[in-house]
Amino acid sequence: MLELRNVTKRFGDTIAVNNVSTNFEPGQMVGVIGRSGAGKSTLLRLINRLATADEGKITSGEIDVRSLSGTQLRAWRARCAMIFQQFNLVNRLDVLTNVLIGRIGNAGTVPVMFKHFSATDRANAAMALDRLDLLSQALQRADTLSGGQQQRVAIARALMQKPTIILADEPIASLDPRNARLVMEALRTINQQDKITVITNLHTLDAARAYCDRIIGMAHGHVVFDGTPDMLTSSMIQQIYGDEHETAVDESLTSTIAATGTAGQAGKRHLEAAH
Ligand SMILES: Nc1ncnc2c1ncn2[C@@H]1O[C@H](COP(=O)(O)OP(=O)(O)OP(=O)(O)O)[C@@H](O)[C@H]1O
Repeated sequence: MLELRNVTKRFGDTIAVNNVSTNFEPGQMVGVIGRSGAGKSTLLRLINRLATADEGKITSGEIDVRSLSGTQLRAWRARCAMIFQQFNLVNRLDVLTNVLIGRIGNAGTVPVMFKHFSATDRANAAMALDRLDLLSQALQRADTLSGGQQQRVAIARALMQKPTIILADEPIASLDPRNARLVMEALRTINQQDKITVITNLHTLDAARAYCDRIIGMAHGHVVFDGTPDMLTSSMIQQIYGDEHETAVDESLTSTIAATGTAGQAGKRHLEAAH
């Protein structure tokens, strides 16, 4: 179990994450919601140590995340694969090589630089792409793919790290509704089939409601809501998204994912069949 105890992170006078305590049980799919600047990205970055907490404790079993360095820190980052809004693929490399880059944490940088991958790694990368319905694009340059396809390549790359946790920082913020659905369904299917904990920041309430078992609402660095989607009442939504000038939050403004369509279901079925 991943545990955060009284975790605080400051940037100058800004308290990005303010005295947050929470636990993440293995295998949960958790959506983190809140206004821009609420502290969602910082929370994820503290977990995989792209940022270091100023105060508090982050632990996973015996691992004290704040005190990790060197090889142990690299191993922890491999365990907590990160997915970003802008995909972070190497555009000029083909899709398969981009997925194999996920092995850096385990294989080291040199074999990856010279594209010296084992047959097992190549087979695993091809299988990961097949699960994400992208095998036929394996030899294309990454920048020839659509945004949604690139994000699914990023998920395949994350799977190569054999993570126990996937941290997704606004994974669908740059995508149209159809691609957003495919990406969220891919994350959900991997969460359910592989029992990988998924913690994902989401701008949209409907995505959090549709795909997550648990929703954490942040405001001004604090956790102001932590519960199941059905516990998210309109007064809670107001507390998470509202500010002192607003009387009511228009929930439709926090929505980009339209009603589930056939394309999304097809993507999910493919993932399930390929597993
Ligand atoms: N590297 C940094 N340097 C200075 N301030 C930062 C840094 N990272 C975050 N902040 C500040 O910390 C606060 C929380 O930022 P964070 O990015 O975690 O919020 P967020 O909820 O993820 O917002 P968004 O949805 O816009 O990404 C903001 O006020 C932000 O300006």
